[in-house]
Amino acid sequence: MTESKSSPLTSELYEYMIDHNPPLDPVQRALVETTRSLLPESAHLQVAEEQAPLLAFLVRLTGARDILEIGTFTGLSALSMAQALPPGGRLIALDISEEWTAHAREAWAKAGVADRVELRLGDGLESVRALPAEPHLDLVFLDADKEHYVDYWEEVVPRLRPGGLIVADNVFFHGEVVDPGASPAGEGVKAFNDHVAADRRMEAVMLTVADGLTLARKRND
Ligand SMILES: C[S@@+](CC[C@H](N)C(=O)[O-])C[C@H]1O[C@@H](n2cnc3c(N)ncnc32)[C@H](O)[C@@H]1O
Repeated sequence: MTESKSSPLTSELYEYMIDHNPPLDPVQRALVETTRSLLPESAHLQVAEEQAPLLAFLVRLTGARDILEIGTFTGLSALSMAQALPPGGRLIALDISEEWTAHAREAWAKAGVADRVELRLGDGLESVRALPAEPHLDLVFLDADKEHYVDYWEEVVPRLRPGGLIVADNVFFHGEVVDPGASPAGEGVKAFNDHVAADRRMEAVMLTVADGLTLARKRND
């Protein structure tokens, strides 16, 4: 068995990491707090706090101008990526819940990025299939229904520009990916991880960020 060199993430170490990352801005912080107070049952769906600056970093690093987000919830990940877009850049956000994304719309407006974000409500897979078929996306953040991660991947890869990036969240699915009795969502993520690892069109690395995060670049060679 390969030995891990990862330091166990104690609460103290986690706080230390948060303290040494770019802090959430006031709109982002308020969104985290509103989500926790108004939606206590569902707040766990929100991306981890450290993922907001990471996503912004990836947008700036790649210079992404055309971003697709699949799974928006109350809008923290989209907010963070939209704030990092260059002038003229845009983000299409997909979700099925009008109720949850109402909070997202409010936060985007408060942060002054509503003009660069387009929310499309409905089934995510149908919405992706309705996008132009040719390569036009620079970055895709995949964070919706886990049972369909492989289907999303298959729709998104051909629409990604060469060199484009897919960021997939929850690739550990709370540890279920190594559990023989995984839930349907856990099985969906397991199938996704195997699918990604075998896909020669992409170069992918799986990282121990929050609940597991895969970064995959479309080969241009
Ligand atoms: C983990 S949350 C997304 C968290 C979000 N990225 C954030 O920053 O807080 C997953 C989202 O996927 C959405 N979702 C679930 N099934 C969906 C579907 N079939 N089509 C589109 N969205 C879906 C849910 O409504 C939920 O808001």
